[in-house]
Amino acid sequence: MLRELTLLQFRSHRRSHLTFDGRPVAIYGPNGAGKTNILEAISLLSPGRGLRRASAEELMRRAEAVGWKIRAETELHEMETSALPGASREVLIDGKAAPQVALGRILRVLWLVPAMDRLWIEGAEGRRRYLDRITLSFVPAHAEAVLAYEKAMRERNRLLKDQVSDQRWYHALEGQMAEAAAQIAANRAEALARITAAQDGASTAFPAAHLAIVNGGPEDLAAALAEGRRRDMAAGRTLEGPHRVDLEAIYAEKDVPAALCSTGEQKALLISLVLANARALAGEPVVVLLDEVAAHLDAGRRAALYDEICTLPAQVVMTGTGAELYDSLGPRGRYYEVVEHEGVSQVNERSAL
Ligand SMILES: Nc1ncnc2c1ncn2[C@@H]1O[C@H](COP(=O)(O)OP(=O)(O)OP(=O)(O)O)[C@@H](O)[C@H]1O
Repeated sequence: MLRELTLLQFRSHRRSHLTFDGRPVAIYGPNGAGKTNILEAISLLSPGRGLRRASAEELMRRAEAVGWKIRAETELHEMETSALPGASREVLIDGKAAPQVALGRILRVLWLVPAMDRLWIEGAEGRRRYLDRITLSFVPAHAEAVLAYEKAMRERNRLLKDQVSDQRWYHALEGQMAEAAAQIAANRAEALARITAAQDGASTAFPAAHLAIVNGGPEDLAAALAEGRRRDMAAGRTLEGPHRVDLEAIYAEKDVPAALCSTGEQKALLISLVLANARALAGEPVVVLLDEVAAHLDAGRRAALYDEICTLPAQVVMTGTGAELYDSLGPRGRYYEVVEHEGVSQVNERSAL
């Protein structure tokens, strides 16, 4: 469980400190105060670029531009991630340099942010990224399989672009890609199966969404890649493989694809999925970040959400503009108010509302 979080020179925060216990944390304050920046800092306690996919440079407080640091403590570990100007992000775990992927073994960070509202209607890339984030939460080693696949694919793409015709060069790379792809497919399938299982029979106010992989790619990727070399050379890149799959969600009760659902229904499906993801990870240290979710729900659904997060086997940290959004959470929650003063976010704990 996350116990302490410190943001140093991170976006609008000069030095902000939050502590956590088992209660859901509700962060409130006006637009632009720096609430989402706190969630973003927590999201960087997992591998990747966090919930805004920002570069290390963008995260640096603009006024000082001295680099940024996030420190966090769980019951068992100290984690630190930081970047100096012009440098990439670094990770320390218990004081020792570690690769980013090691973060995924300490905390499983899940999130739902307003940018995901269009997940089902925009391009497949966002859905693939979402699929891999879900998968990573169940199988931290998924990051290594994806990195291995991408490395081999980049090399193959270079050969294709350079119009290298010696077929022997391709063979070894395609073998490596096929091996990593099999692992990626198995990890993704496991993640979807566990989410489905967590939705079946759960008593929840949010509608079940059944996820399925679309365009899963050929059974024998090595053979398909060997066969597709001429086509891929014309395109200058690899056109088949796990980097091309798509993810579909079906509103189970209505048997309608999420892309055809109303805006409110799509939001409800995403809430349902993030809650199922957290339930399926029971026993692991899970943090769920909900950015501006409460504001889009009517009072009844908001109360239902709070009831669910209070029994979720995960820590929940959420944001919203007004304290009144949390009326039905009451003393079950822990509250932080964020305000901006002369360009700096100030974070203060408030007693139960
Ligand atoms: N690198 C940076 N340096 C300094 N300030 C930054 C940086 N990046 C973002 N900000 C500031 O952070 C603020 C936005 O913070 P954040 O997105 O956390 O707001 P919020 O409280 O979630 O607001 P809303 O309710 O509108 O979503 C803006 O005022 C923005 O100018």
